[in-house]
Amino acid sequence: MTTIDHCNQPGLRPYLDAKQEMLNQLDKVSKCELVGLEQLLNRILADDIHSPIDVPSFANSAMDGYALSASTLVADTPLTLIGASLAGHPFTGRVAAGECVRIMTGAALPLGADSVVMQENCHLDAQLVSVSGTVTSGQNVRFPAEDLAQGELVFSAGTRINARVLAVLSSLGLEQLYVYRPLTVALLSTGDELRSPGQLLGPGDIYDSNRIALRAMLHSLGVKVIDYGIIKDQPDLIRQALVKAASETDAIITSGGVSVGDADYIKQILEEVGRIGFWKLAIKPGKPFAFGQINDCPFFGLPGNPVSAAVTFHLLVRPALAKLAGETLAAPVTLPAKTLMAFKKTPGRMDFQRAIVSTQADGSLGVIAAGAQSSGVFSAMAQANCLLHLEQDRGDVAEGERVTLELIDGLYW
Ligand SMILES: Nc1nc2c(c(=O)[nH]1)N[C@H]1C(S)=C(S)[C@@H](COP(=O)(O)OP(=O)(O)OC[C@H]3O[C@@H](n4cnc5c(N)ncnc54)[C@H](O)[C@@H]3O)O[C@H]1N2
Ligand code: MOO
Repeated sequence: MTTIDHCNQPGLRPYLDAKQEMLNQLDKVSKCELVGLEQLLNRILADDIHSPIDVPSFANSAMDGYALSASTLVADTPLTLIGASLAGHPFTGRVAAGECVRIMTGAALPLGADSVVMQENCHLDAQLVSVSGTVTSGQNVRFPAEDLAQGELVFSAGTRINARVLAVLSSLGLEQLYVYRPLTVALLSTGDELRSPGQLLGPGDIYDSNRIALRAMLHSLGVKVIDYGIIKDQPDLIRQALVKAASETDAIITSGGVSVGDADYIKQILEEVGRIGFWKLAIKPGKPFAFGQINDCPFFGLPGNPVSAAVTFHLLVRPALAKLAGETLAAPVTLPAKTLMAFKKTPGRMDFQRAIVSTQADGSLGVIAAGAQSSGVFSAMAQANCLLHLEQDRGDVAEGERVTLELIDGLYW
């Protein structure tokens, strides 16, 4: 049985439509700059990267053992050890039939050798090496260009440089690259009730957690944040802050004041000093999210409820920032899972419920709620490792139903 949700007015904009409309209105703003390897973490590549070299650039051993020519090996005939090849110290001679060379992992394969036998399968006695088992040509050899060939496209422009990408760039010997300038984003909270952590709370006051959470998410994404702090619910102050922010930054993110309350001024001010792209989406949490522009500066008005602010940042602001920054963002990966309990869901809005997924004894994924699903309960957001994606028109979810989820562990938040 589903109940009527009076918050689900008709005419709310479906999530994917709104997201696409928003992305269509945004262009890359970032210029590129040449940056040294040490500073590349979390930056976005401005150029395609083609490998300047073969990786590896020479045939080398994947094991510690003995290098030999498999085709000339004679059963039960020991090989004469004629030298050693160590990483960084190649053997300069040639391996002939009946000979072998001691070789270490990563060392160059000597001329004449085509395979390596790991030392556990060899017996050394007075410079004679007996090999047990069969040996095939190419065994335990890492061939030139096996990883990357010279000229091959390694990363496309738009790739975010994480530690793994950085490792590959380093392995190519690249020390400076063109990347996009980091975005500068204005961040502000609105609300008379808000105090910064560390301040005393008066009656009806709460701590401003949205700005702290959003700032942390932005920093994780490599965005420069200009923190405009807490702005009181006074239209003049909000207007001033927004106009100033629009002249100083690449995008503006606010939280609070986007709904229909007597002190919710964001939408009205956005209409005065800029233009509204859309307001109110068929999503839960995050219904009153507002998107617009002030003098070409994109504006994202996040709802004040802390879960709504975090979830709309992820669903809408994150892809928008990627577009502005020149980053190619893959579509979110979703996984099927079985519910281990029932979930309440009212038709009308696409619901992103905070949940915990775990692997069950039979290897399948099982999911439970991370706690209460109210948009004010941020502790459940902090406990969650995934968001359940519950379609707009569906109702309650029964225990044992198959649902779709998006992992959020390990993301920027
Ligand atoms: N009559 C209606 N009322 C509401 C509707 C509606 O459609 N009709 N929508 C509800 C929904 S859904 C949401 S979400 C909220 C969003 O409201 P606002 O964006 O105007 O946010 P505020 O009213 O300013 O604050 C809501 C809530 O969040 C707390 N808050 C605000 N800022 C922060 C912050 N920086 N850190 C932590 N907590 C914050 C604030 O104290 C309120 O409790 O509107 C519903 N109402
Ligand atoms: O959409 Mo509000 O974010 O449900 O609480």
